[in-house]
Amino acid sequence: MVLQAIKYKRGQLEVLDQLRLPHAEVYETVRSSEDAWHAIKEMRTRGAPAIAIVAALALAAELENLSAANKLSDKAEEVAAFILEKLSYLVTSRPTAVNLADAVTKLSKVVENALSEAGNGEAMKDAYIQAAEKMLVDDVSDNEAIGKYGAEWILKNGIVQGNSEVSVLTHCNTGSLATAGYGTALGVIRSLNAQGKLRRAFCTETRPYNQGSRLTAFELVHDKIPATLITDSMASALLYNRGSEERIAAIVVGADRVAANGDTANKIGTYALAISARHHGVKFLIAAPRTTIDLQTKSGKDIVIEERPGWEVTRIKGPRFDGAELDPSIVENVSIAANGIDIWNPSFDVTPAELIDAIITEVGVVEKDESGAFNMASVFEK
Ligand SMILES: CSC[C@@H](O)[C@@H](O)C(=O)COP(=O)(O)O
Repeated sequence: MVLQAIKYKRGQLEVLDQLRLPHAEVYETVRSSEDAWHAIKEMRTRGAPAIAIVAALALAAELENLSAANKLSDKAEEVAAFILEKLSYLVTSRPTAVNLADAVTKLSKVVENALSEAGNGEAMKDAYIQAAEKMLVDDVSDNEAIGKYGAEWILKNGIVQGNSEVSVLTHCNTGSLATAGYGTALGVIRSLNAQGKLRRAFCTETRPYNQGSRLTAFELVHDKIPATLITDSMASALLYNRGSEERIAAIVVGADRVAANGDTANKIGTYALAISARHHGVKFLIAAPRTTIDLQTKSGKDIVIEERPGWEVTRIKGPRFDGAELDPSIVENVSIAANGIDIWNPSFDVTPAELIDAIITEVGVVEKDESGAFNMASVFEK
């Protein structure tokens, strides 16, 4: 069965509660923009592309249900104002991943353009819903293209082992759970595996929220992809070349915002991986759809980094263990730090473009030009 973070049919949206994974697979119904805002903020749903799509579809479901209950205004202008207000609210849920802001900008334009054509509230609602639903469909096909381009690039430029297979390291969760399906960096791993070219995927635990051990490991096991979990602190030891032992062909990660110069904000710990990759002569790749590229942000210095609550660092979540059996229905937050210690919990870091070898998008791979710079605008010319 295909793993789905988002289940949608017109008027009905459900998201897989990622706080309860991997111990329980529970879907939560999202009925309104307010429900979506909380699900995103509290990270029950997460991942840069997924939060944009959940926000867009939550409002679509809300509009459809208001219409079914005869509570939608019949004036196009009033429905447009309602949609624009909800979009401005939804964008405040998480600041770093630009996909959410990008979706809000695009959907606001759809609504503004529809004002001249939509004769009534119902037509305005339909214009919005069609655009939101298209985002869900496009994300999956974009990810499949990213997977194909990324796999090709790694097989050509990465460290390929004797039997023409590659091992790849990834960070955080960029798979079906972080997107509408297939995944970005994890899509590259899926594509390598489908071609019989993946020797092994390694995934980091991704402290403090553990997207790697809870979510990526869950996806890799679910899809029967050969994989090994390491703690974040083991990555450099893995990259260190010990002769005949495991060689990592490349590190491939996702992104939450790629600035115009290629500087990339991604899950905390990405920057350390990029430094280690450069030191060990291992290629370092970003895999992200064009919705993650923000030409308005000139460099990484301008990216706002979300800081999350300290308890995400001091506590770890897991099912109750009575010494014999796990009870997945009772999830506890266990303290793993000394009470009273101050905490810094930035959710993302910025990897300078200098440390990135290539950026994989759905329209192809962006590599540096002769001057050593990425021309990110080029992906919008295709
Ligand atoms: C494909 S999403 C980009 C990821 O690499 C990653 O940073 C991410 O999933 C976002 O983090 P999260 O804080 O879990 O929402």
